[in-house]
Amino acid sequence: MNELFLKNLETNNAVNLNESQVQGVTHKDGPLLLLATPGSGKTTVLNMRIAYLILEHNINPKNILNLTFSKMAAKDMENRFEMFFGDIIEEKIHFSTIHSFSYNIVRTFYQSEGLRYEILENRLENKSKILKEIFSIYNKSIITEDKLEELTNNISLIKNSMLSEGQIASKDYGITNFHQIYKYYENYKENGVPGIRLLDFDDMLVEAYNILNNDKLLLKKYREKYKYISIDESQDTSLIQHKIIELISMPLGNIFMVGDDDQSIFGFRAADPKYLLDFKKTYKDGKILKIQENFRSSQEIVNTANEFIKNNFNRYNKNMFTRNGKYKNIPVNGFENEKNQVKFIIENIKKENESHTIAILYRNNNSAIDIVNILDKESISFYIKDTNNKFFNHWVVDDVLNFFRLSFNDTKIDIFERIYTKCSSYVSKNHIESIKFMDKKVSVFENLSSIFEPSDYRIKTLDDIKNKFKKLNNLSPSQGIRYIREDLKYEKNLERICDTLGYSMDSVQSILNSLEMIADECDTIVDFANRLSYLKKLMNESHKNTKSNITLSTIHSSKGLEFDSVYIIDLNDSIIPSYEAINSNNNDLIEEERRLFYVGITRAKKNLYLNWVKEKGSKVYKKSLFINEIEKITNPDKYKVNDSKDIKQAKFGVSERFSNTLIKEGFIPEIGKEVVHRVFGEGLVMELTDEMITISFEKSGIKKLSRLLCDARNMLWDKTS
Ligand SMILES: Nc1ncnc2c1ncn2[C@@H]1O[C@H](COP(=O)(O)OP(=O)(O)OP(=O)(O)O)[C@@H](O)[C@H]1O
Repeated sequence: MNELFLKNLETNNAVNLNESQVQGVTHKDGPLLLLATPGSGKTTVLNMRIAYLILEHNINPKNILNLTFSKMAAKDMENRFEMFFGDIIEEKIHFSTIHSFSYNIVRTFYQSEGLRYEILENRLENKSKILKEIFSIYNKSIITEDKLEELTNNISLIKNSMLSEGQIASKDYGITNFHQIYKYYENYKENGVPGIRLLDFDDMLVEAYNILNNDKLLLKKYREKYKYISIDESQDTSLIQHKIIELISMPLGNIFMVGDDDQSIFGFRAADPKYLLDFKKTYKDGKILKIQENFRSSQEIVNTANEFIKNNFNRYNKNMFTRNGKYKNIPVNGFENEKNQVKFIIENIKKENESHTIAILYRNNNSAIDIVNILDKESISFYIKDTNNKFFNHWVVDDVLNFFRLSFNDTKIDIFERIYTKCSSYVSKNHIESIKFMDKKVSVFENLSSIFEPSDYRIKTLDDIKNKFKKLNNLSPSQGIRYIREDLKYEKNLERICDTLGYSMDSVQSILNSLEMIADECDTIVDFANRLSYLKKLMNESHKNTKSNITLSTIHSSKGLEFDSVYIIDLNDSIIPSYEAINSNNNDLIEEERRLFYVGITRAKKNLYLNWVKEKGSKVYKKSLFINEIEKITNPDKYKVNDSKDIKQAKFGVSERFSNTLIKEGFIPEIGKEVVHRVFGEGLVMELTDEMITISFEKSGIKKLSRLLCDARNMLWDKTS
């Protein structure tokens, strides 16, 4: 029976499944976790298996619940299924996100109980608006866009990770009065609009979970309906989503979970590979099937990526391999600056075969700006996967334009009011207020000078700034930005602002660098402002260019995609791994960053270019420690002698300051050092703090031990001693 099905598959769809793919496709009952390495055809297997249930076992498609992570992925799955089986399976197979499935549960319940609810995001007074208001009630200030995002993410994390009240209360969220804001927000949704329960996106999950737990009849209905459940991209599923799936799938346990713990990159949305690692704890008779053959990439890429990801500890052990041929080595390019990096990529792209699909991938959306600027100048069309206008709407861009505006006309008090704290003018809000009623045709600097005593030091400063603004008016746009940054002391003031408001100075500087690059070929300030508006429009519209063979995307959004050539840019420490991960002392964050890098490199079929820059603006950057790890694999000779300690330390995100505490006389534990423990045997030191040492033991896994006890009992020593 199976053979006939598979033979038909082969003839009708030209798909020749390998042995483990066949095992996946023909799995019928019971829990199965299909652990798939990148490019191993997991989506293909998932689709074929649905067809197998329908065609071979006469399962009604209505009894199969197909879940995936995002709307886009659900649509893509539907299209792929239609392409393969559209002419033999009449019924449309529906793929849905876990959110929309949860919404279905909530709607059914509320309707049957005659209760009213509204989705907060659909209301005029939406989630952002409400949170902004609550923030200003508690903090008497306006929340910045970045902070609002942080606040929203934290609320989402709480729901998705199912944190208890105690856990919420004990955590510092880095937002002033977070706990009060959170409580107020939750209360507002319940009681703010009489007779209507307001639900935000994540409440949908919490409500669905609670409803299923409390309404046994409804739960029974769902269980009877969905006898088979398949979940794609399960590494991106949060705890509450896993719990909902678990509830529906019991007691039959016909759950087909497909995922790759090594591609779990949405920790900030509460996805955690831990849930996949716990599969057998949740589903006692669950089976794990690995599909590890990569059909996508060259041998060089597969072998390198396979070794690279083994630097992570929290993972299922897998061995990705390919029968594809060798193609090309993986070049690593370091550039003096961002400009040279962009130039190199564009020149290379021009030489590529026209039928090649090409991706330029980056960690941060802002990295796309320089590329877009040059691609447009070269009249090369491109497609952008995920645009956001954060760059063009950023306050730094506004500031720079305001500096220029004031240089045209220094009588504009409304403009000066927006930048007076950013150019070391030494005037206060009160001073500004007091000149608002003065002659509007007179320079703001002169009006300000007139309110001080003749001997006041500020008169000289104001005169100085006035002259600088005059000079600014005669400079070209790119010289002007440099002048604003240095001579008008904007950058110096930014440091203080970033410090107080919690912005990252690195990202602010990179915006200024991009502005300089855009300004480079503009003759006048008007040209520069027009160029900015034009680029904004271009980027907004480029998601329509789906036919272009060049894709620009963040690494996050490139998941699931493949290209002949992949250029990953800005591979620097502080970018990937992020500054937060490097300085966090938290190995989980570094591991997530490593997974992100892994997702990026496994998108390439033939050519993979790894690029980093030595300087951004005036700041020197280090190449990403992940590039070091890659070079260690591709060029082991270079690393034999000098197995740099700092690579290992950075790898685990732990600073050097802990490495001098003694455990055993003469023995200094270090990150990455091989050690022997009297009870647990051989292992590798992963983390060190003043009190604790975390070791990954060969036989007994990862353990966090007290340094004091190890020391007092002589439990630990260097393996080589
Ligand atoms: N048995 C097979 N023989 C040849 N090619 C295959 C086979 N199975 C899958 N492929 C091809 O391999 C490529 C990768 O497949 P797919 O996109 O399904 O992988 P994936 O596991 O979802 O990858 P990723 O996790 O990296 O997104 C696709 O081009 C697919 O057509």
